[in-house]
Amino acid sequence: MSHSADPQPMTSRRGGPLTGEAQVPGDKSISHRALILGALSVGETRITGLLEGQDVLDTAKAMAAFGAEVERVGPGEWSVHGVGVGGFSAPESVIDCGNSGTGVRLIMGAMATTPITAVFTGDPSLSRRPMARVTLPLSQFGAEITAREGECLPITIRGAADPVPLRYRTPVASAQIKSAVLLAGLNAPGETVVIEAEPTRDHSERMLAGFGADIRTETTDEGHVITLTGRPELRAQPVAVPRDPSSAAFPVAAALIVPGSAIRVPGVSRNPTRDGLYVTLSEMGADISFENEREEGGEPVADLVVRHGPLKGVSVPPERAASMIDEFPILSVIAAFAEGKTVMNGVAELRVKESDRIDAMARGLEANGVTVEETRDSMTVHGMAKVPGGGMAATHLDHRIAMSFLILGLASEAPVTVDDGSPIMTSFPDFLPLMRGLGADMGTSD
Ligand SMILES: O=C(O)C1=C[C@@H](OP(=O)(O)O)[C@@H](O)[C@H](O)C1
Ligand SMILES: C=C(OP(=O)(O)O)C(=O)O
Repeated sequence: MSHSADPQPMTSRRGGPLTGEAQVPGDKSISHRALILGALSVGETRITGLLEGQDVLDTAKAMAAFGAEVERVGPGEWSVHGVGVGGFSAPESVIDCGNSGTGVRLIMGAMATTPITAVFTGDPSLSRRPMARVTLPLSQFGAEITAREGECLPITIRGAADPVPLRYRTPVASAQIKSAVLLAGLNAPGETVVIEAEPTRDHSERMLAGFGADIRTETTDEGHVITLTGRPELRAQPVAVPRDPSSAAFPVAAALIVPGSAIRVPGVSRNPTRDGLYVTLSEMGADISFENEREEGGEPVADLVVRHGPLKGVSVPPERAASMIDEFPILSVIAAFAEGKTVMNGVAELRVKESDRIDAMARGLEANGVTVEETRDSMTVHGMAKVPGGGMAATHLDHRIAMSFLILGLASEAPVTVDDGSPIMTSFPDFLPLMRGLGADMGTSD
């Protein structure tokens, strides 16, 4: 579904301490993959804890368009009857992936080695994002691809009738590229190999193994090497989606910067490939403990207990960027309240997300009295004892920019407004009620 035309301004302001429990939604990356692998397997996949944000709902709709039976059976509970590897049928209408890079790139991979044709579109944000990073390897499998100038959406893919397996080194650290290649490799004969210089989130590998694919990961001199044997029969599996560490980062950040706060965030994924923010926060001196560490649905999870306290600026090394790629906007807000400066290195990929996140955060923080320096692939935020606030931030159809500035306003001297909070629906539909439940003064502007 494409983005609504009406912007929805929202404002947040300082109030008392935040307390209580924050039940954040299911993991977005795992939710997309559960629907896609469910659609590619034989039998019924029951999913619990699915994120019902617009990005994932668009993927559910797409899987139905390719022939799977997809049904919502209760809140967060979904049933997918798959068509098996290579069993997708040609969709009758255009596949609109809305705002979701993960949705469009993974689905393009999943259909590129089946001899059917599909047309992909998205909202104005997704239509600006680079797609050559997946269309290039997918065409090497034998798919025929036509894109708008600059390899942007809309894109038409005629899937390969006789796909050849691929050995592919990802040019940038990206789980979406890796996953698109692996999903395409499912319907190619022989072994498809992906090599990445730095490990990225490994949900596809974990879930493919869980559904019965022959997949292995080795660390060699070449880097992180993932090998998948094509044409498996994927067996439907129950999937319990853990809570999203990237969504948890927002209430966690609020508790860290609002004096007197103490909150609990239960059941959050602690997958090491997603853990960079929490490593960084511990270096900053944040008071966060991890309780009841356990395994749920093939992923390590824990309950987070977070308390307000003093923070100090740090330098985040470039090799950590992939494990916290979506958390830099909210880290830059936390950094504004830390003592000294925080330097984020190796973050050029932020420039090709839903917005140019370095530019969006720098302009919005400056509008609220915070000093920021940027280069092409780094951002430095100068912390201050009191953040003035009082500014308006432009969100550019980017949910994480909107949520980050609404968190900023909870601890700044004057209220903070975002020009459009509606993109929050893509990943965290209950963000406002959840934050209000903790005591936050946050809502739509009149
Ligand atoms: O594979 C995934 O589920 C994702 C991978 C990341 O994107 P890149 O692969 O482009 O880094 C991340 O930013 C996105 O939110 C989700
Ligand atoms: C970058 C993100 O998502 P996507 O690439 O799926 O649009 C995100 O959720 O921060």
